[in-house]
Amino acid sequence: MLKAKITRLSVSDVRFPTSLEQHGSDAMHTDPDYSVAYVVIETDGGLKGYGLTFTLGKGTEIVVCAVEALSAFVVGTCLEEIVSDFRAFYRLLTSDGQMRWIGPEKGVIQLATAAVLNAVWDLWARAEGKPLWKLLVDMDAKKLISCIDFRYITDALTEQEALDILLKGQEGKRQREEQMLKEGYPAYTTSCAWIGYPDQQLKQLCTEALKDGWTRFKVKVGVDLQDDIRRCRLIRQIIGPSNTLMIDANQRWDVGEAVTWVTSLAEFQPLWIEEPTSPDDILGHATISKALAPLGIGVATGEQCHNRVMFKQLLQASALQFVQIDSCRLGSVNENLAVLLMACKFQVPVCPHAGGVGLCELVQHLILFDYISVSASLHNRMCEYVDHLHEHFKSPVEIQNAHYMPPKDPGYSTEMLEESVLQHQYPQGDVWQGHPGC
Ligand SMILES: C[C@H](O)[C@@H](O)[C@@H](O)[C@H](O)C(=O)O
Ligand SMILES: [Mg+2]
Repeated sequence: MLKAKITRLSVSDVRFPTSLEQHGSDAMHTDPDYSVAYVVIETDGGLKGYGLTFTLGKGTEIVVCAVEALSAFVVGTCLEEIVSDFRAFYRLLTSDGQMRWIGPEKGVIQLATAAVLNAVWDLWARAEGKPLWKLLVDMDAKKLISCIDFRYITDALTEQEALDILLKGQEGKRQREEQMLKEGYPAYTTSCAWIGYPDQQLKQLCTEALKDGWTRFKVKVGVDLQDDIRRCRLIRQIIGPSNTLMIDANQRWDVGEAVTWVTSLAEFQPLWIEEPTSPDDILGHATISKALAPLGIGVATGEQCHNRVMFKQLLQASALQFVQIDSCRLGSVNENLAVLLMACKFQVPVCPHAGGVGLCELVQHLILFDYISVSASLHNRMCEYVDHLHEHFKSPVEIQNAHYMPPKDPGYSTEMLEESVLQHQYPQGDVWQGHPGC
């Protein structure tokens, strides 16, 4: 299987009209149409790999272009060649002498890298007949390290330190794997309180979620302080004092404004404020973290943190208290491994970003690996869950009692139903016929 040659890469622009009902809306993305650049790689042995990156509506066509530009690196190689030196292959994609100019390792080209490499990881896991998390958990530590590009992060984490973390993680690994298979990984929900939802909907969704066993809830904030106070009060009243509340501003504020605004919401005892300001402002995040620490509120960020170098600086500057890795924003599993290992060294909990289209399906693999092989801790840790669009996946996430149950099917849970892809392809899919703007 590993010797199979990659003969073709195709990419589709797949969009869902989620903005119609305000699903996914936040202070900065008020009309998100959840979308993916969806990649399929074919091999001469018949095995296929599926990959995607999450985007919003119009942005998708640009990501599709970037994936097409990268496809030449993949077609004609074989899986064995790629995984025998995955670090080199990652660099090939991210360091091309001409294309790196539009990155490097950031923005559209990095999203495209994620889509392509997610398909390669899916192919690898399928070739080994394992779900991706299990492929990672069973992989020899040196082999795992060989997938990571350490360039630019050795001042924070050396290869030897990374190896030591993985070797330490061997202790108790089997028990943790069994525990995950039995109990699953703890999750929180964002589905109840998108910014465009009216109070009545918020109340109803929150009440239902509580009944379904959810204990941790995230609320969108940042447009109007009085609205935020009202919404947070409402949710606190419904969930009670002992359940967990998080707030997310999606980069709405300046640094000083963030501190004042969040201080006004402190009475609702949020565990964290997520993306208070520009995702690129490391020192700004550090200032906010310092100011909010006495209130017991941490800073969470990462869904738009585009590479390991940014995470390195956020960690070095004590600018975040929760690391939100993203399976499609960072350069696939390779770069996520680097961030998980750095977070472990800096002892900052990882609470992945999920939701969108397929992000829950993908990131569950990474956080399972993190618990079983790296962090060995569940303290202050949980993975985001959003209850949209799972029905379009061949192996959708399974949530039991607010926990992610480890996927069993081989691969990275990235394959979408053919019918769903056809119907939602933009602009020709049935869903988009007669839709305004199409
Ligand atoms: C546009 C999206 O729905 C975002 O609002 C969403 O990813 C969010 O920031 C989250 O944390 O889930
Ligand atoms: Mg967020």
